[in-house]
Amino acid sequence: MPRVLISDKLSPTAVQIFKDRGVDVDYMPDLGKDKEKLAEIIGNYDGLAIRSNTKVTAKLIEKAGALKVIGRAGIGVDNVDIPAATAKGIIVMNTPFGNSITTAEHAIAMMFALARQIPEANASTHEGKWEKNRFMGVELTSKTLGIIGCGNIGSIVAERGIGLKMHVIAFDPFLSPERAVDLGVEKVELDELFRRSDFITLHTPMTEKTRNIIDISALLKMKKGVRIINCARGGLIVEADLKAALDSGHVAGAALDVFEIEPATSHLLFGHPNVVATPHLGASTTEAQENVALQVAEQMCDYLLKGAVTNALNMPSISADEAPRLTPFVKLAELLGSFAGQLTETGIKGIRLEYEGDVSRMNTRALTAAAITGVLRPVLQSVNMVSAPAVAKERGIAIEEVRRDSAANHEALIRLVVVTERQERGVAGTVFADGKPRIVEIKGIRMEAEFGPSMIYVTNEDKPGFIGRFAGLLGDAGINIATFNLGRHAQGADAICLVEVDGDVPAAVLDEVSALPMVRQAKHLAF
Ligand SMILES: NC(=O)C1=CN([C@@H]2O[C@H](COP(=O)(O)OP(=O)(O)OC[C@H]3O[C@@H](n4cnc5c(N)ncnc54)[C@H](O)[C@@H]3O)[C@@H](O)[C@H]2O)C=CC1
Ligand SMILES: O=C(O)CCC(=O)C(=O)O
Repeated sequence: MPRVLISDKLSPTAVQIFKDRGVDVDYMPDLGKDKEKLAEIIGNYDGLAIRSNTKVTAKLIEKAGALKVIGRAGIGVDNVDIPAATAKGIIVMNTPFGNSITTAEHAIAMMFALARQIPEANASTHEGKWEKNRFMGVELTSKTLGIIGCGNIGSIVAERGIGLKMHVIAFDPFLSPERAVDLGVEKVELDELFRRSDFITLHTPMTEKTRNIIDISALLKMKKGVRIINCARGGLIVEADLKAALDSGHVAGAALDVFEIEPATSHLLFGHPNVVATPHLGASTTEAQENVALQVAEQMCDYLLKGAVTNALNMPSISADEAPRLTPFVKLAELLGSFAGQLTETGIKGIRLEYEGDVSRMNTRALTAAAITGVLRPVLQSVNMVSAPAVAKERGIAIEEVRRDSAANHEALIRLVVVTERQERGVAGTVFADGKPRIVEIKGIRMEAEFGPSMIYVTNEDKPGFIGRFAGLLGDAGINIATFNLGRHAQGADAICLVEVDGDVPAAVLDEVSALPMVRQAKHLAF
């Protein structure tokens, strides 16, 4: 009988479902706070069900010899080291919609609390002070609400904001103009949002792009008297910068549900008269906790008892029969998507998948889902193979599949083309007999390259001297080249260079590469 550990507080519904379905379950709601004890016993379990208190680090995963699945009863998975779990073959699943309404409602409640100073007024009234003149609020009607991250939760906040007669503007690189129109929000750039908003609310995942998205330079671009709400993740705001802006009066108030370090039992913003704080309560309603507990328990049981995969962040939904043949192509599709996604900086209108040769007769639905996941993952941390096609549809990204019986130079080939307002960018790959995915074509230029964890992509003019200067720059920066791959349209024409390097590439080095006279674009890619 599989054994599951629940190490955070979950509704009793989850425990009951595990028991009813014949899974042995240990419920230890405070264990997430005790790293040592958790590390001691994790080796005994096939499944781990968590919320946000348990930090599933690479170190913990090292000790989890039998673990097959981690189930996050909630949305954000920034407390799980997904690459470490993937490397150990552990599936990570979440419940992407179960607490969205509840969290959006909390953001709206925080906005009202700020506008009318309800927590302060409540405390003062309980003290018997009756300070009627002290608490002068502001109306929400006709004010501009700026939403950063207009996904599931941000969209619900937008609908509620519109219902409150606010003018809603949104910054989200993946919000299509059509979706913005459907929602009734005005899609704007980030600086414009900062400049125009009376209230700003954050609803992005925590990624390398969103970390510190509100720092002192962002705060200074905002209107004097702006009010900020954060019910997403603490690290999105530089807390010391926010304190300075609150102290100076530039920011009139901040309502924070999340903090850079949690649990936050002491904090530089605690006690500030213009700060409303809650202890990561965004998802804490009876309804949301029932939803996520039920979903996570059912999903984990389905996987442990039947091998069925739902809402996995690191694993495609594939039946047992087709798995051996399909899996390397799923990996290829996701890597091609990730390659194109990392190179795409403007709104995506469409993604076209061309399946040629053997692969055209496989389960292309799973392959397309993997490819879309790869394209979206750089900005949508929680997207997975199940949700990716729906997310793309919702965002107005047209998905097209083309199948051809044979491939010109390979037995099987996948070509992924991303269509943006400005251009179409295609990348193609295959799987060789060794089972490894390879890139064989970029923007119509033939080449052959393996994917590596850290790569530099350069487009350049095919002129003498480029390779020497490029390699010299990397050498001078102490960056070791692992593989070096070149391709060009024709002598002296457009060329592409794809280099795998050991370790990271500092931005300054990329700037130097970009400044080489024959270089058009240089970008670091991580796989
Ligand atoms: N306080 C709480 O208890 C809860 C917090 N959350 C947090 O809320 C976050 C959002 O959740 P959902 O709306 O369900 O996720 P989602 O994935 O549906 O939406 C996130 C949106 O952020 C956008 N985005 C990504 N990078 C961006 C960037 N650099 N700038 C602007 N927008 C960007 C994406 O395009 C997407 O539309 C979660 O990742 C989680 O961290 C979620 C549930 C409860
Ligand atoms: O489980 C919780 O209380 C936190 C929920 C959350 O932050 C999430 O779902 O991302």
